[in-house]
Amino acid sequence: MTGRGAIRLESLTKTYGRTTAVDGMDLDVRAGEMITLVGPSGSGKSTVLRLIAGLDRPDRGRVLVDGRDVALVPPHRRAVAMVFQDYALYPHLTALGNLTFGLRVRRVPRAEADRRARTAAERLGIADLLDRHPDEMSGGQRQRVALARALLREPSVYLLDEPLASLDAPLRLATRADLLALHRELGTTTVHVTHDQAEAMTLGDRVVVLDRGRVRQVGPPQQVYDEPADTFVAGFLGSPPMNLVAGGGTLGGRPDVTLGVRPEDLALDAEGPVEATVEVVEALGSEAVLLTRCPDGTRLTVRTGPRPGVRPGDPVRLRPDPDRVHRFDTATGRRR
Ligand SMILES: Nc1ncnc2c1ncn2[C@@H]1O[C@H](COP(=O)(O)OP(=O)(O)OP(=O)(O)O)[C@@H](O)[C@H]1O
Repeated sequence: MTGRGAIRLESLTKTYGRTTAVDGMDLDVRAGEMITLVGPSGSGKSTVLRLIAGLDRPDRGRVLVDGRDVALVPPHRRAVAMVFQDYALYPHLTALGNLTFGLRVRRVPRAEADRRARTAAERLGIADLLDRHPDEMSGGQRQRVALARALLREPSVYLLDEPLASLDAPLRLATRADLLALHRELGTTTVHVTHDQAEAMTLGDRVVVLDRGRVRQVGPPQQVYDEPADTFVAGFLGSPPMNLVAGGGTLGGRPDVTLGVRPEDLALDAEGPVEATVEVVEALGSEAVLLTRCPDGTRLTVRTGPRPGVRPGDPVRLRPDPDRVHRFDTATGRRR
């Protein structure tokens, strides 16, 4: 299955009225790759998917699939399956009806369509729900039907727009694992949008960080996390976000340099060089997050083990891991 579904976006631009949703975007998605788009609300993630699917037309630039410009290919002729957060199932059809509808339209004989639908349903753990209508299923079950339906299209490219967003935490985790396993098995190119930090880190070979319709950084998630290209990416990927101290301030450093240190790279250490007072302790069970304030007013977030043994009002000293202090140009925000 590999070798199909390479996507190239060239200077892709889409405006809605005065809003530039996608602003001259260049991106190469390799055949068989799973890539994740992240970025703040309104940064253009869904629009990119809609442009690839052909649901919207670009104002400028091109979408190439396997080297072919698809501008003149209508959505239903593109070998693309899109899954939305809101499922878009036919309410009057059972799960089986929803799964076989597209196959029947393509004149696959009924017995064959049923067989393929059951195989897809088994793979997603919904085989016992095939007689139910969408309003007789939970959100998670509906989402699985939508994923199974996408599976049946056997596309060259999957476009997934926050497919897990409406699931509760345990189901989200389970479905995330299912998606990864499916992708490993099928090797179909997948472009996936998420708001979820854990999904951004785990559900893709590479992550693309978008800001106002532009690509800020592309790379393997751990690499982007470890070496953010600028303060925007540094502040976006990671939760809680990286501490960024302009002008070095309490962390030392020169005025033209902004220093960054992630909460997990700041340790409580009685001998540490940074003085602070604890303002808030968030005990999260498996870890704790301390919100602290330095004498000059700088706020630093610290991630510790589950029982840090400090309370609001306590003075503490902090030690940044010297190998993990990031340096950015204060004027441009770019990594130095
Ligand atoms: N049909 C439309 N008409 C007008 N403006 C639109 C339309 N679709 C998107 N936009 C605007 O384009 C920009 C990008 O929207 P898009 O939905 O692609 O962002 P997003 O990153 O997917 O956001 P979110 O994370 O909130 O889903 C936003 O400013 C949005 O308001």
